Amino acid sequence: MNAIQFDSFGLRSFIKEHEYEELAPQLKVAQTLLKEKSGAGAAYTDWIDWASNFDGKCLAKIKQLAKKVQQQSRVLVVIGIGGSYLGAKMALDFLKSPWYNDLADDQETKVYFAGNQLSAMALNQLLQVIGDQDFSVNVISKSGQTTEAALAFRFFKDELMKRYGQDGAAKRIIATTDASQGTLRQETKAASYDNLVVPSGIGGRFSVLTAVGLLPLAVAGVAIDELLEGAAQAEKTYQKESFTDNPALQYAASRRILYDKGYTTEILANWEPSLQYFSEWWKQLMGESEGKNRKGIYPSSANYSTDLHSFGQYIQEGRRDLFETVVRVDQIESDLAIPKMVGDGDGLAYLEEKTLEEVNQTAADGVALAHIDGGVPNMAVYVAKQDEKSLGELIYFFEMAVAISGYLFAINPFNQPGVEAYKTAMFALLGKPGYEDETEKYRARLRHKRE
Ligand SMILES: O=P(O)(O)OC[C@H]1O[C@H](O)[C@H](O)[C@@H](O)[C@@H]1O
Repeated sequence: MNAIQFDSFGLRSFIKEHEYEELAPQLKVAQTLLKEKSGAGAAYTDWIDWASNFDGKCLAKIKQLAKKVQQQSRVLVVIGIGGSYLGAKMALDFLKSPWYNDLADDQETKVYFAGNQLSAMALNQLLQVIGDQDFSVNVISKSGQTTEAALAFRFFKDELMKRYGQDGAAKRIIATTDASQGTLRQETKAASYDNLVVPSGIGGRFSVLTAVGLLPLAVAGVAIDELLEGAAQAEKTYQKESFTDNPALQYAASRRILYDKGYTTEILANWEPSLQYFSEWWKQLMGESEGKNRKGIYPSSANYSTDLHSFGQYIQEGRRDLFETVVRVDQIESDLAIPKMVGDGDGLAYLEEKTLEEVNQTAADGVALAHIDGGVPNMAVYVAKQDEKSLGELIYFFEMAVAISGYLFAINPFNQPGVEAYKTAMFALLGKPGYEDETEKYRARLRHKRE
């Protein structure tokens, strides 16, 4: 049984049946390119059958290292950015809680994330939060040379060395990186760090179900076997050729038809704060995969009902180039009966027979209808519950959909050439060796910036 259901009820007034039929031949081509590994970027499609073929030795090593961290430290600092950060963060929030670290008892190891920006203040504050608690570090970088991660690693390595000496520090570091390339792999070999491999055939944003996401999650006590099992089962559903039996195809096709009608921004919405980072993970997945050659749907997100009191006005009545995909959870872990009171001083007596979750679900239904009436096409992805199997399936659903979507756009969904532009400018301005020719040009452009 599938843990997720795709509901396109809110598209009825925006897409006609024949439009799906007209897109069918292109969908077939996209599926074939993926299946036969003959499309652009095919070298990065190992995620397609990854979970069902997961290497038992690698799984055992992840569990063994997780145990070592749990025994050694009260805190694990996970250093990484983009695909080397967002998957573990979203899964931790989704499966445990955004308050996981506050709720952790003495037996549990807290998990903090670093190296996902360049803020000195944030780094200082994290060091303050860690205080004198014992900590280990999992530095994650596929390329092994991303500036944000490498710099944060330097700070935490320095702190580890001060506390535990050079050898003691090395015993508290786990490096997750490419098997042979990059400076992090070289350092790992030289210093004999414990290490795990980021598979070369899986890009960062598709890597949550590799050692990249699995080690931090195992340290937090997540059942990583079940996460993989959910994704392995999902392979069967979302690789199906039949449009009616494959919701990932339906979602990909709907997005594409909407885009052609001028709906160029997608809002991934949720009704649970523990799904906020799911949207952040999804934004990288969609944005880096589709946004190239001056094409692609702009990925944005909304957290309800919070944002209804913020930019909800825009969604209801602003420019009509938006569509909405709402991730909804069918069965939440803990509901609350609304407290009964004498009288009706706060005007809420009419809700006394309901639970808070019923109010939340009803609000979600109401908002969907209001947005449809306001001209915002609406899709929903219902998740059975926030458990490992469901999340494994949800991850695979979106990965498959964006891969299909990329081929519908006739772009390579698995590269990200545009990300280099900011790096070139930053490295030139910082005076990195090798960028000498560019340094003066960039500095000259900034000279009059504040005049
Ligand atoms: O894992 P890393 O090599 O450090 O890369 C981290 C991230 O940064 C890059 O700039 C890419 O655009 C992302 O796709 C990647 O996930």
